[in-house]
Amino acid sequence: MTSQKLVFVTGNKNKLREVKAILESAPGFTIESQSFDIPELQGTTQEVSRAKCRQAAELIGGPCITEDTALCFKALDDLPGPYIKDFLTKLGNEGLVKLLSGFEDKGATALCTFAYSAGPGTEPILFEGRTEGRIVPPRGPPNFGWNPIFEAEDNGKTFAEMSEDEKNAISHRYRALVKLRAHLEGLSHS
Ligand SMILES: O=P(O)(O)OP(=O)(O)OP(=O)(O)OC[C@H]1O[C@@H](n2cnc3c(O)ncnc32)[C@H](O)[C@@H]1O
Ligand SMILES: [Mg+2]
Repeated sequence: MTSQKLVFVTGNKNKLREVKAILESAPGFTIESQSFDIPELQGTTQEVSRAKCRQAAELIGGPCITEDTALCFKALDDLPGPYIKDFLTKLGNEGLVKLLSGFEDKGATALCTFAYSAGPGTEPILFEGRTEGRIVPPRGPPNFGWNPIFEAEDNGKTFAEMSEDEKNAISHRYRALVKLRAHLEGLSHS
């Protein structure tokens, strides 16, 4: 079976590693990456994702995928959401935990949105995946972003306490990629 080559436009090496591990574990796809940190507009997670993918398709002049990760705190009406990168850069994981200290509800959703564009000028299609959990004082190695403070409902571990395989079996990214893969497999058979 020939494999379909996908261009993933991202500036994040950890994301790229997880996407390759999930998608290339079964035959069908190989991932090629283009490293660009695309400017992100403000808006809903869907608006941010669509705009990022449109720009990526223009930039590389062909089909591509982009990915956007949001971390939504229930007590804060889903903020920081798509702005998590700035919050994490400025406050760190300890600061994010403190942000919720005045609230009883520590519930959070990790939301991953993949966007697929067939090429410049075509409207991106979105695929969302969610993992439910809560924000806890850091546990596990600081291996990727907010991994140490996100405890998944699925197994009570923080993402940082999980092996890569464990995380990739329940993560927001995995759940979005299952949908993206189904869509792309449908395209290649039609
Ligand atoms: O180039 P792109 O693909 O946009 O990569 P990015 O690092 O800028 O990523 P985002 O804009 O989606 O911002 C998401 C933030 O959340 C972090 N992050 C993303 N996925 C994560 C995961 O699975 N676990 C922990 N932190 C994650 C990431 O390091 C960023 O600080
Ligand atoms: Mg980004």
